[in-house]
Amino acid sequence: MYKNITIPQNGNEIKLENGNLIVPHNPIIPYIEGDGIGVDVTPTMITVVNAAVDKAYNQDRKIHWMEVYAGEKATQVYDSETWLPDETLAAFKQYKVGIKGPLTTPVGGGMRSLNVALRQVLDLFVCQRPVQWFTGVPSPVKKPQEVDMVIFRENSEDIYAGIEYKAGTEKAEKLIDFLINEMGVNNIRFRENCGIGIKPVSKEGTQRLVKKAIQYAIDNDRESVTLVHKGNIMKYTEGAFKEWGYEIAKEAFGAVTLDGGPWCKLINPKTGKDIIIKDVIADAMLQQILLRPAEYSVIATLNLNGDYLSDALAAQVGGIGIAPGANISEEIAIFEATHGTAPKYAGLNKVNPGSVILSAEMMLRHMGWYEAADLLLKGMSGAIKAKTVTYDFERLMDGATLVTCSEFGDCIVDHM
Ligand SMILES: NC(=O)C1=CN([C@@H]2O[C@H](COP(=O)(O)OP(=O)(O)OC[C@H]3O[C@@H](n4cnc5c(N)ncnc54)[C@H](OP(=O)(O)O)[C@@H]3O)[C@@H](O)[C@H]2O)C=CC1
Ligand SMILES: O=C(O)CCC(=O)C(=O)O
Ligand SMILES: [Mg+2]
Repeated sequence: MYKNITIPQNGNEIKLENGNLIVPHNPIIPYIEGDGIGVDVTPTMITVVNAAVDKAYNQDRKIHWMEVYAGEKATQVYDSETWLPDETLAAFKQYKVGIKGPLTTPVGGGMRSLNVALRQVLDLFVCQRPVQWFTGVPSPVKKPQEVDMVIFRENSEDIYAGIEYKAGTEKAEKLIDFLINEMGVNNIRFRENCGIGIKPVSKEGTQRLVKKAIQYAIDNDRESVTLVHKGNIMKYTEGAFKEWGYEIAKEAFGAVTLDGGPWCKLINPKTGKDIIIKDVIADAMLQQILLRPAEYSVIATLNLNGDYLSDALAAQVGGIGIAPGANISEEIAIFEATHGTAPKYAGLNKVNPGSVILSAEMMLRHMGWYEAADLLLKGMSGAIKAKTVTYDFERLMDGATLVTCSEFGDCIVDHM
């Protein structure tokens, strides 16, 4: 029984049977509104999704939205110390598919990031972020149509796991002492006033992520999977990610080494075509995506690289205002915008709701509701082609009409 979550009366649970989602025609979908611009983008997303579902299924299907709480709103509904209530986590576990707006990281001690905590506690180990250009979206690059990549970012490990100690604290001193005295470390340049962090990267964590990326390439007829790492410097973490990635491609998918390696290739069992598994060092990759984007398709990378890469790639196709994402485990999927809470725009009905709307499009596809997902995409493309856009696009487009966040949602519905 939930304390502050109201279960919609006429909805039913999405269930998981033998690894398959069983989606009723009246699913209950838990959602977190989100802090900052969450109040603007999330209600707009709900309006747009409801319209797409109505139009696609002529009222035969309906999502029953169930608000669950996290972030600042949770501190109002529960108490001032409760940022991520247990029952929010329980609801995502029970209902399997959910969506969230952005969350502010609480100031002060305790939880480092609510978003990261949600991913870690529910072990949502894949962060999937597709990056694709919509005709007409203003872009700083000459050929944005060549950008069509899907990032698989490892979501539970790396320096992002948050194991770090503040300079001058007893714990930082203790760890530095241990490294110097027990491990023979002699290259901590200034040991006084030195903060210190730990970067866990495991074989299991790497291989479950890379497997998902390769499986995606197989299911979606993609020509390559690129492992992005900084393994030339961080050999036993990022370098190991690369090695374990190639290893699982061979062990689980029968990939064979090409021309002495390390690249390898497998045959897509669904299409008979080759899928190349390759790797690129992370800094070079940030250049490659600008200069030769057509050469990259599916990307598998570590947590921090994936964070950087997803915002950089988003910028090439219109910015984080329109870049969607999902956090996925074997059982649960929580879809979320890639942007943050943009506090200076909060409550102004101004920002682009595209990111969370396209995250909902991913959610509809995950549920098997392809017709509604297609309508949503059609509406988004139509609104952009008609140049009825929010401030972020309007300031870069000639002859565009500036609309508010909610009006942009209405324009999407008009173009479905
Ligand atoms: N998954 C999550 O919930 C995430 C949460 N965060 C959190 O968000 C807070 C703020 O982070 P910050 O670094 O400022 O990053 P934000 O993504 O919140 O904002 C940075 C800039 O991106 C642009 N932007 C963001 N969202 C939109 C949108 N929907 N439409 C149009 N433009 C947009 C704006 O640019 P401009 O000013 O040019 O208009 C904005 O100033 C922090 O507490 C951070 O921890 C950050 C990232 C992800
Ligand atoms: O949780 C945060 O505050 C930032 C997360 C982030 O930037 C991301 O997931 O892309
Ligand atoms: Mg980010």
